[in-house]
Amino acid sequence: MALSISEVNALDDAQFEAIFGNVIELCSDAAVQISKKKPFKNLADLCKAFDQYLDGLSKAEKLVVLRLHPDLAGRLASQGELTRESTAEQRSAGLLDLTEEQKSIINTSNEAYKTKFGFPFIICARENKVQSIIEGLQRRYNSTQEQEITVGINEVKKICKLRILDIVKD
Ligand SMILES: NC(=O)N[C@H]1NC(=O)NC1=O
Repeated sequence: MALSISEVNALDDAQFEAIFGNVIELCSDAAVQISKKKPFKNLADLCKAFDQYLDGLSKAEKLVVLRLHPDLAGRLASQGELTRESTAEQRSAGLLDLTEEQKSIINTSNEAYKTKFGFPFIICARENKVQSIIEGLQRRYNSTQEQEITVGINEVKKICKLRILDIVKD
């Protein structure tokens, strides 16, 4: 799909929600709210609306958004139950093709991270590879929860932007 910004602006709310409902993982509320902001001047303006939606959330709402994300290389991935977008992203980072040793390091680090912070480790998989993901998991474990909420939401913004670029042409 490659819609122009005028085609995006011509969508009704239901169509907009159907097309943009998963640019933030499983968070169709974002598309519902952002559809009301049509028309958008250009692609950057549309991306900015999603960033502003995320920035405008309370801490509790940010936690909900972070918790909507699947683990990297986790149970849903091994059962083939990720969303279409997440499957493609995890594949591009090499996460669907791990050695048993890498899988075990990532799973153990993911569990430790979730126990400490109360939400899954989130990183834009399309901008990373297995090694940088393992390093990120181990490094970010040492942060505070406040820092990880900020970093996690920033990663959600990167994932969101790349998903929008798959839908809308500049
Ligand atoms: N946990 C996590 O980072 N998940 C996400 N990252 C990404 O690029 N796609 C996802 O589903």
